[in-house]
Amino acid sequence: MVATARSQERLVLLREAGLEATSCNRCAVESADLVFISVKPYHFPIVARDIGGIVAGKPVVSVMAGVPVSLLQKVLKGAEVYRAMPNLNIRVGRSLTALYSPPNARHYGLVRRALSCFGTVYDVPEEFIDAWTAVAGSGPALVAEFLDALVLAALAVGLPRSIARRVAAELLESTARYLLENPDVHPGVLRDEVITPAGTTIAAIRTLESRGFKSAVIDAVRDATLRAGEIAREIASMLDNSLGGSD
Ligand SMILES: NC(=O)C1=CN([C@@H]2O[C@H](COP(=O)(O)OP(=O)(O)OC[C@H]3O[C@@H](n4cnc5c(N)ncnc54)[C@H](O)[C@@H]3O)[C@@H](O)[C@H]2O)C=CC1
Ligand SMILES: O=C(O)[C@@H]1CCC=N1
Repeated sequence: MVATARSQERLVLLREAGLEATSCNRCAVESADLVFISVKPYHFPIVARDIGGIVAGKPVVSVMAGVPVSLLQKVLKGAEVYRAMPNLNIRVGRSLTALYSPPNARHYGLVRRALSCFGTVYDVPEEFIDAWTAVAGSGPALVAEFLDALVLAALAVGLPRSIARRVAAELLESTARYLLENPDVHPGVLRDEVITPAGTTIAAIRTLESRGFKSAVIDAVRDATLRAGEIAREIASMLDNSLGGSD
């Protein structure tokens, strides 16, 4: 496996992780059977200039948020272009990865096997990738925000710092595990099971409702999805400028 990066610092890190590393995208792609593009979207025009002409016939998987296959195909001439959207839980082997494959994908098995090394792969149409990006790609950050809020809340009501963080993380994990093991139980049913009339839980739920908690989450995910569309337009314009709108 050959990884590329621009900075010396990153190249050193990649080598320390046991990978062959080079700053030459072209060299890495020339000898590759499978190519992953995992730069930030606004770095893609530079990568496209490096490899756009030498990827014909190769499977190329982009994990870049927002950038659609139509745009990728335009500049990665003749490549079999896939889009994948993993998430940071890849670090514990539990990425939730969306995979869009082109029609009649010849390298589908290879691509799916590679992505399966990092977690669960879901085949989805491309029209769902931006929404997936907002929910599952950005999701670890949203969950981390909630967890952080819960830790602060625990400290505010006097739980010791030494256990607040662990309790918050285990709470999220155990609640999620119950719902995963019991797919017929709607989260609203679980919530109602916890609530004692005139008890503590309803006091908390009432505050969340009055502050628009659910509405904020829904709007946040919608905004992330819309942002993916904006990124697509920004990258299209960058490619038009840097490659002269080549077809
Ligand atoms: N961070 C996340 O949780 C997720 C990120 N993504 C997508 O993955 C992509 C990368 O994101 P991160 O890993 O967070 O960014 P990052 O900045 O950590 O990694 C990007 C890497 O690209 C390298 N790079 C930049 N320009 C290059 C060039 N011209 N040639 C070769 N290498 C170059 C950099 O050295 C760096 O190692 C983005 O497009 C993002 O949308 C997708 C899912 C989750
Ligand atoms: O924030 C981003 O744009 C990327 C895509 C999903 C997670 N990180």
